Amino acid sequence: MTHPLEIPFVVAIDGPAGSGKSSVSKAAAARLGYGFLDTGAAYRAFAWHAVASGIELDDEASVVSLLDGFEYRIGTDPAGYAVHVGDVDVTDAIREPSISAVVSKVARVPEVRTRLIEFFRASMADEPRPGIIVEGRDITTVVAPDAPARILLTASEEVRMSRRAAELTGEDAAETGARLQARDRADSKVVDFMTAADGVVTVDSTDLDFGETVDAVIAVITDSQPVTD
Ligand SMILES: Nc1ncnc2c1ncn2[C@@H]1O[C@H](COP(=O)(O)OP(=O)(O)O)[C@@H](O)[C@H]1O
Ligand SMILES: Nc1ccn([C@@H]2O[C@H](COP(=O)(O)OP(=O)(O)O)[C@@H](O)[C@H]2O)c(=O)n1
Repeated sequence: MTHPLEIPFVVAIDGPAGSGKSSVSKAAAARLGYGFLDTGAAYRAFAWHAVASGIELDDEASVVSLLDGFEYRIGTDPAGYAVHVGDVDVTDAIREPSISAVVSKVARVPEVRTRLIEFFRASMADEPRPGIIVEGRDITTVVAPDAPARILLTASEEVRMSRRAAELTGEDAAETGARLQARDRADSKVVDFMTAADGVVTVDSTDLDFGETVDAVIAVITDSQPVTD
């Protein structure tokens, strides 16, 4: 891997499911010429790997035993990135509702979090672009608490559920909403992504359209950058 000469400017973004983290971060990164790291994709890919291995997902020891054989790769180009586990392209498979339904079970295991956080920090350090937007649930608090720009992206539960339901055609909206609520509940037992930690700026997109939300996120990033003459 080539190493950049300068440390990239890190933007940390957290928030609940459907708040717009990945779509807004991608658009902001593309506009700023930054890289983009979707950390949820790693938890989803590890869940995919665990399901493919046929282990009992409630058995923590079995889940941990899969970590050493987990060969994970993801790009940081906001214009498009593939997700691989070994030689298998899992970019689409990890978005399936069957993976969303079980991802929290593996994400709550401390050894899994420790291993994936090491991967995220290495990806941040290796980013060749001048900055990188990293989004997830614990980026502002655990993965990159010293990042110069840290944002909590929120939206009301009703708006988040309707945005997610609109994406999943063929799915029952009420069922999609109930599953999203259940996943947020399970995830929030592990990390708090509903309240902004000290120094974290909240962007509430409930009453903003997509473009306005991207502008609001870019404004926070720009305000956090050192002033140069
Ligand atoms: N401010 C917004 N207004 C309208 N739609 C939005 C807004 N932000 C995100 N969306 C849409 O909501 C859906 C969920 O966003 P996504 O980025 O997948 O959320 P997350 O990564 O937080 O789960 C996407 O279809 C996205 O285009
Ligand atoms: N930093 C992160 C990111 C995701 N996750 C886990 O990974 C799952 C999928 O994350 P995601 O960001 O793809 O989820 P969506 O909000 O996009 O649906 C979450 O439900 C969490 O269980 C986590 O624990 N920590």
